[in-house]
Amino acid sequence: MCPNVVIRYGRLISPKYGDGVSSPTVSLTGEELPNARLVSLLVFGERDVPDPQYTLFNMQWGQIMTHDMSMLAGSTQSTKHATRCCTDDGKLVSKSEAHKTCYPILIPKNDPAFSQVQIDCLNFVRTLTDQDQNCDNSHIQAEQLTVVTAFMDLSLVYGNSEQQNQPIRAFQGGRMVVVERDGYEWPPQASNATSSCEAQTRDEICYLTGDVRTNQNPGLAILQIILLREHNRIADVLQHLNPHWDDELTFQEARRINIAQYQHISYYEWLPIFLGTENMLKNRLIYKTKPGSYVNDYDPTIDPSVLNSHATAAFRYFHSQIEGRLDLISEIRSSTGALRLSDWFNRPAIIEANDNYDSLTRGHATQPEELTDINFDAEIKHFLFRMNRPFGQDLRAIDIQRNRDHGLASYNDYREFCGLRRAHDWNDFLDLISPESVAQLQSLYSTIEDVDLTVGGSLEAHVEGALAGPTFLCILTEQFFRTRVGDRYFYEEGEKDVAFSRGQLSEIRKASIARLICDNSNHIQTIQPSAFLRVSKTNELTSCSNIPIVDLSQWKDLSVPNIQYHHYKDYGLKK
Ligand code: HEM
Repeated sequence: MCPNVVIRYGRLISPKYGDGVSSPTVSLTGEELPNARLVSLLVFGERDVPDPQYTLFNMQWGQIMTHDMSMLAGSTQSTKHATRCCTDDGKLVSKSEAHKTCYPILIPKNDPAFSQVQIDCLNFVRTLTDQDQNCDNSHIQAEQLTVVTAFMDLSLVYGNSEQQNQPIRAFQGGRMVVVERDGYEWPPQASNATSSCEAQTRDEICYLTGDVRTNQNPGLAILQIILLREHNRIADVLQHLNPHWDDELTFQEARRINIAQYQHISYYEWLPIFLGTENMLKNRLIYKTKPGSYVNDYDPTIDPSVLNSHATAAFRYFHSQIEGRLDLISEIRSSTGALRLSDWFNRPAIIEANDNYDSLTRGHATQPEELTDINFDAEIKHFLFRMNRPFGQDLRAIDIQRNRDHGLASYNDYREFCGLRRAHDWNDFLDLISPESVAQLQSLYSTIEDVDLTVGGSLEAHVEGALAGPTFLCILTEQFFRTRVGDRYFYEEGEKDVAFSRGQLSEIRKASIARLICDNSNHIQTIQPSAFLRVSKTNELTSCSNIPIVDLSQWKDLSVPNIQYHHYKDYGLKK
């Protein structure tokens, strides 16, 4: 048995560990693979290319979904890891002294950033696996563990267990705990602000939510606040409609509605941008339905685990969309300033300063995200979690190193798995990858079989109508099929024990990111109807009163006790 709330990632193709069991992948030649930072520098650019269509909220919603679905075990994410593979001044800790989970990223000579400050080593700690923990040992090859529920169940808002939920639930009126400042509601204070955040004192703002990554960047924290406020907004309306409901019923129903709206926005408003509407329809990820009709596609034989290739490679491609400059935008949509992302990692207090909560929200709905391409913003390529230092970490190098840590099968293996032609020489990659990129790969890797999935998949030309090439699109499509079909509580399901009424379902289908923003900002009055899309002639700013509302009167006096709620124990946390 693994410890509580821990589950293995799923696999599409068996891992390719260096030793066949658990050590990081090496080249077919037996040598080390090319240095991850070098690959990040030479294969991926850092040009700032604004996306012509999509807003920064498009990127930010993706991080929310990611955090809902997986979190690698043993990682501290943005805060300093207790395991030191490099000294604080960036020197390698000797093998004999280093912990066995150390797998540091070494800095190549003449590095454009880190050489300036004599940093030779970036800390990197391996993900814990079933072999490190007391899990059953039926698996011969190590499998990494994830510590959040795989389902899209807003675990980042509610936590992953009763134990995590208890301190953030108010147990009154069905509400979640909030603290009031300046007349607005904010998440409660984390008890360990100086370790969870870059806080100097315990009183400095540092949020406690269902997910420890909440404070990582301002856009993320804002969406966490929006989803938290949405829960309480729904709970208040339900209490008003049904004063006889107790706290438990109100809480469970508000949570169910919040999750349903979020699933609807994710599948019908957000995922089509990434996976393409036609592709989603064809693969039964979404349906053309009448407003109140159900989709009964739950399949208990489908494993809803998060695929290692999805979380460690494919979904991380969208790190390319991150923008290093966060615009502050007024109600008339003029700029009032901007924040540098690396100044505000893990420092959420900035959100509550001045009018920033609204200004940053408008900014995310107005400014473009970075184009989804081979460029990764310098703020995450050299300055990730910089804190007060001149340089920080490199997220692209981390992604590549993590691919090897998890022993993912090669890009070529996944091409074949996804029904593409298996490459036999470098030229065979030219069907999907540009000649310049193939030349770069050839100069770095010893053989075509060595090219990491994270690297090869990120270089492919996109499938028309989607934001990824065919290999990543195949993995992402498989994941989001499993995520819905493997979830008995998916909001479109019509099974009587779990279903919304038809009237309720047709209301849920009116949910939108624009409505969430209108209802949960401090005083935003206008928004474009599709807030993942930039303002345009076909998506003009309009009054919030014109954005469709999910009418909760459908929940009045409902005989809810027949409904089975999705409790933590149902979350399929396989032991
Ligand atoms: C400012 C925005 C973001 C920052 C700073 C950020 C940073 C990070 C960091 C530090 C990790 C852990 C890396 C590791 O140790 O292996 C991570 C993991 C990950 N990120 Fe991001 N990320 C951002 C946005 C996104 C977006 C937009 C997506 C996708 C749409 C995404 C997808 C992922 C995934 C799938 C993982 C792995 C999750 C797991 O299983 O643990 N991230 N990110």
